[in-house]
Amino acid sequence: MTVYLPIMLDCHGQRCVVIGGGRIAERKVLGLLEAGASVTVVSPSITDGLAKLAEESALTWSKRVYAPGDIRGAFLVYAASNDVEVNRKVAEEAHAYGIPVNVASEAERGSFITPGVVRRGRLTVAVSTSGAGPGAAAEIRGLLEETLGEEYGPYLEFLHHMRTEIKQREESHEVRSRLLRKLGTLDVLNKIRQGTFIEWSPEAVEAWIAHHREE
Ligand SMILES: C[C@@]1(CC(=O)O)c2cc3[nH]c(cc4nc(cc5[nH]c(cc(n2)[C@H]1CCC(=O)O)[C@@](C)(CC(=O)O)[C@@H]5CCC(=O)O)C(CC(=O)O)=C4CCC(=O)O)c(CCC(=O)O)c3CC(=O)O
Ligand SMILES: NC(=O)C1=CN([C@@H]2O[C@H](COP(=O)(O)OP(=O)(O)OC[C@H]3O[C@@H](n4cnc5c(N)ncnc54)[C@H](O)[C@@H]3O)[C@@H](O)[C@H]2O)C=CC1
Repeated sequence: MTVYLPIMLDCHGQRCVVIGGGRIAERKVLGLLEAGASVTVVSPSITDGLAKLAEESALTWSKRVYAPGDIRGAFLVYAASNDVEVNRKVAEEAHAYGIPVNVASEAERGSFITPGVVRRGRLTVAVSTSGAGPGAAAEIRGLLEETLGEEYGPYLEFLHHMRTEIKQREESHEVRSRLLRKLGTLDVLNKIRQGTFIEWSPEAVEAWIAHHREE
């Protein structure tokens, strides 16, 4: 069994190439665009959804079959055509260039697989069954979507803001680490859930930091 390493990859502005333009390619492209990647699709035909994105210049469409060299210099590659042989060639080329590649038809020929994803603002939860049951991964993703409410979005905005303020103000490692740990004990998530959370003013942030600095 392959034990995959989960990582969070910054793809912003990176050229990512998707070979194929069907339903599966579209799913991979939407994930890439959400992560801010610069997407090129190589495929003689594409779905209506992808065509709309191409019209809006949200992606680049090379309207032709895959040719060697298409993926040169890419950050990530997705082999998502319905031709197994083509996907194999794409994978071989990517391996030769040392580019990470996802193979939709035969996961084991690629170097990474795509998880199901739940997002709540800055929170990302990724679900993988290591390829054992993609449908099960989708189901588990659905369960998590029911469990993880929208309150995580504003909660993580709050944490991000507070952590940034603390890191900017506090030079001392000891004080910083005390304040950051203290932050984790606040009952903010529940308050947001119950609708009783009131946004902290700059003065309230200042006062909280001053109060807990010397503890
Ligand atoms: C290995 C992997 C490679 C990769 O694509 O990266 C892969 C491979 C294959 N999927 C197949 C089938 C289906 N895949 C889905 C759905 C999803 N598949 C996704 C990922 C992955 N699919 C990777 C492993 C993920 C993991 O488990 O860790 C998700 C999570 C993410 C995404 O695609 O963005 C997304 C859910 C998104 C969501 O809703 O959350 C459904 C259900 C549906 O379409 O609704 C079915 C039909 C039901 C079933 O078969 O279970 C087939 C058979 C194809 C054939 O018939 O030939 C293969 C080929 C093979 O098994 O080798
Ligand atoms: N990973 C996953 O979640 C799943 C993967 N699959 C696999 O993904 C493959 C694609 O599935 P769909 O998108 O539903 O197929 P599809 O038939 O809707 O689309 C295939 C696309 O590949 C393009 N294509 C064909 N030959 C090409 C070439 N030489 N160069 C570039 N593009 C080419 C076609 O123009 C078309 O846009 C399936 O054959 C299956 O093996 C299927 C279901 C789920």
